[in-house]
Amino acid sequence: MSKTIAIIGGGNLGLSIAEGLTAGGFLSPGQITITRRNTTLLQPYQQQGMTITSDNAAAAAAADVILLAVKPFQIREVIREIAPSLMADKLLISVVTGVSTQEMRSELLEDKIPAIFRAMPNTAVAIRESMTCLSHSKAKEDQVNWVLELFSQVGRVVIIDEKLMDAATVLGACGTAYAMRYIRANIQGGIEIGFDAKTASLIAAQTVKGAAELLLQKGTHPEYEIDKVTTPKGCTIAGLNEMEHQGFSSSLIKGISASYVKIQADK
Ligand SMILES: NC(=O)C1=CN([C@@H]2O[C@H](COP(=O)(O)OP(=O)(O)OC[C@H]3O[C@@H](n4cnc5c(N)ncnc54)[C@H](O)[C@@H]3O)[C@@H](O)[C@H]2O)C=CC1
Ligand SMILES: O=C(O)[C@@H]1CCC=N1
Repeated sequence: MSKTIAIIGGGNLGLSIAEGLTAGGFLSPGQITITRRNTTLLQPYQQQGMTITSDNAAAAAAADVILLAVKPFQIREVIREIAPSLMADKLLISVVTGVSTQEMRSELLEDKIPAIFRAMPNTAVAIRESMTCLSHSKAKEDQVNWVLELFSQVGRVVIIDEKLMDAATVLGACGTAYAMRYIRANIQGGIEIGFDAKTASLIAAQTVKGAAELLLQKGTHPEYEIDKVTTPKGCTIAGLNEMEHQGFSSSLIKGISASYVKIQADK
């Protein structure tokens, strides 16, 4: 069934999702409304046929699906603004970090509570290669299927329990930044052993992409793939062991835990 969607908060993530949905043909530009307080920056999207407005309540009233993509400190004000426009048969999807379904529900009017989804994509949504973790509350099967279909337009999707949503934020969304640091360190090392920056960047990024694809396409365990690279007494195991002596895996695990603790502390 074809639905209209209002993206409340046309920033990095909101605009990337709008682009991904139209690029894949899942929605036509005419089915999408994007809001932002200053709509000047949304002009290119209007030229593509999307509706742009600063009126959140009107956008929410006119749409079947409302996707909240504002910063965490802005969500309560926005929910209060759109609450009268919601209906029980609409879908509310939030990509906002750290704000629970329960908190959203408490801002809504008792007789107008829609099915609520939380989604945690990452910035690779811009090239339709996101990993999106999804949870839902009181949604019907056809609504779940529609939202699954929506996020599969911009990458891979997995349904998780809402209590894992903070963990999903760390592993799936912050994870993009961790991966970038890993690649950057490879580039720095690559330059030290002789490559120019451009060549080192290409080699580092494509090597990481290939390694990830091996796991995704073959479903193997990383250590199984590592065994294939490590010749006894060879250079790979020498490098890997030195990395571990320096705390490589431990530093990543501690970093992931620190991000998680920070989300909990900010609540
Ligand atoms: N950047 C990331 O990797 C990820 C971010 N998130 C979450 O997604 C949300 C959005 O993140 P970004 O797109 O990076 O932020 P952003 O700051 O780029 O976008 C937020 C947009 O909302 C607009 N806005 C603010 N108040 C508004 C209002 N009252 N009405 C309409 N629009 C309003 C802002 O002008 C801005 O364009 C955040 O809650 C973030 O935690 C989730 C997953 C990944
Ligand atoms: O660091 C942050 O606040 C957000 C959460 C997910 C990605 N970035």
